[in-house]
Amino acid sequence: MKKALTIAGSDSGGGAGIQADLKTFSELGVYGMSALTAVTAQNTLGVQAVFPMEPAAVAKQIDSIGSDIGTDAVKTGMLFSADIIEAVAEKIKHYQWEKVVVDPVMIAKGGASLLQKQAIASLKRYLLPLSMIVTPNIPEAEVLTERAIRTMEDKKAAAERIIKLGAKHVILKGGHDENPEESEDLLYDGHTFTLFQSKRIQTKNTHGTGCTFSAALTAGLAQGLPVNHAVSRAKDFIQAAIQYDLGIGNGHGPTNHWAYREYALNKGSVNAQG
Ligand SMILES: Nc1ncnc2c1ncn2[C@@H]1O[C@H](COP(=O)(O)OP(=O)(O)O)[C@@H](O)[C@H]1O
Ligand SMILES: Cc1ncc(COP(=O)(O)OP(=O)(O)O)c(N)n1
Repeated sequence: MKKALTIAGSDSGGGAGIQADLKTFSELGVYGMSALTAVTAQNTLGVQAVFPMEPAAVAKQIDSIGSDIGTDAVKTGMLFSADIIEAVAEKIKHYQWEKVVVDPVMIAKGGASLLQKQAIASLKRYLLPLSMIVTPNIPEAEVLTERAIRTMEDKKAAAERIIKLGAKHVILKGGHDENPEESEDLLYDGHTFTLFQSKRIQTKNTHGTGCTFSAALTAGLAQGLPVNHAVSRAKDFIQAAIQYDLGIGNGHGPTNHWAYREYALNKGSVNAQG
C-alpha cells in the first residue's frame, strides 16, 4: 500500500483542502494521511473564517507520521503563514522526503486570502527548493515571478524563473487562462516543455480543482509514476471530476472525486504535446 501525506488546510465544505486531497488519494488507491495547517469555515459561497494552527502543532502532526508510518509522497496546500511554512520545510528536510508537491495556494476563488502576503518570501526561500514539482495557477505564478502572464511565451518565461527558484519541475495550470476552448497546463523540467491540453468545460463548479489536481499528482508520485505520467493521470482525473460535477451548494460547487473511477478510468488520456 502506497502512502501520501497532505499538509494543508481544512475546507468545511469538503470541496478543497484536506478533504479534497484525502478523497483523491483514496480514489487512486493510495493511503492518505494529513497534517492540518488551518481550519477554514468555508462553503461554495466563499471562505467565512480562517483559524490557523500553531506552527508547533503542524510540526507535531508531521512528526507523528514521520516517526512511525512514513510516506511515499507529500503535498503541501494552504500553509497560511511564514512560521508554518518554515516549520513544514524543516520537517521535510528532517525526514528527507523527496517526492514533494508544493501547491502554492494563495487566494481562494472567492477572493479570500489563504496565504499571508509576508509569507510569500518564505515560500520561495524555504519550500520551493525542496519541491519535486510546484503547481501554480496563473495568478500564483505571477506572484512568484513578479511578472504578468498573458501569452505562451510569458508562461515559458515564468516556468523558467520558477525552476531558478529551486523547484525541480513546474506545472503551470491553465484554469484561469482566457482560452475558451481548452484548459492547458504547461510542464517544465528545466529542459523540456510539455503541454497537457483538455477541453475547457463551461461550469461554475470548479471549487477545489487545484487541490484535487495536485493531490492526484501526489498519489501518482507515491505510486512510482514518473512526473510526466503522474501529471497526465492527474489531468485526466481533474477533467472527469469537473465534467461530472455534483451540483452541490449555491455558489461554486465542488468537483466529483469519484468520477475518474466511475466514468473515465481507462477511457483514454488527454493529449500531451512536447
Ligand atoms: N473549466 C475547466 N475545464 C477543464 N479543466 C479545467 C477547468 N478549470 C480548471 N481546469 C483544470 O483544473 C486544474 C487546476 O487548475 P486551476 O483551476 O488553474 O487551479 P486552481 O484551482 O489552483 O486555481 C488544471 O489541470 C486545469 O487545467
Ligand atoms: C482549505 C483550502 N485550501 C485550499 C483552497 C484553494 O483551493 P483551490 O483548489 O485553489 O480551489 P479554489 O478555492 O480556488 O476554488 C481552499 N479554497 N481551501
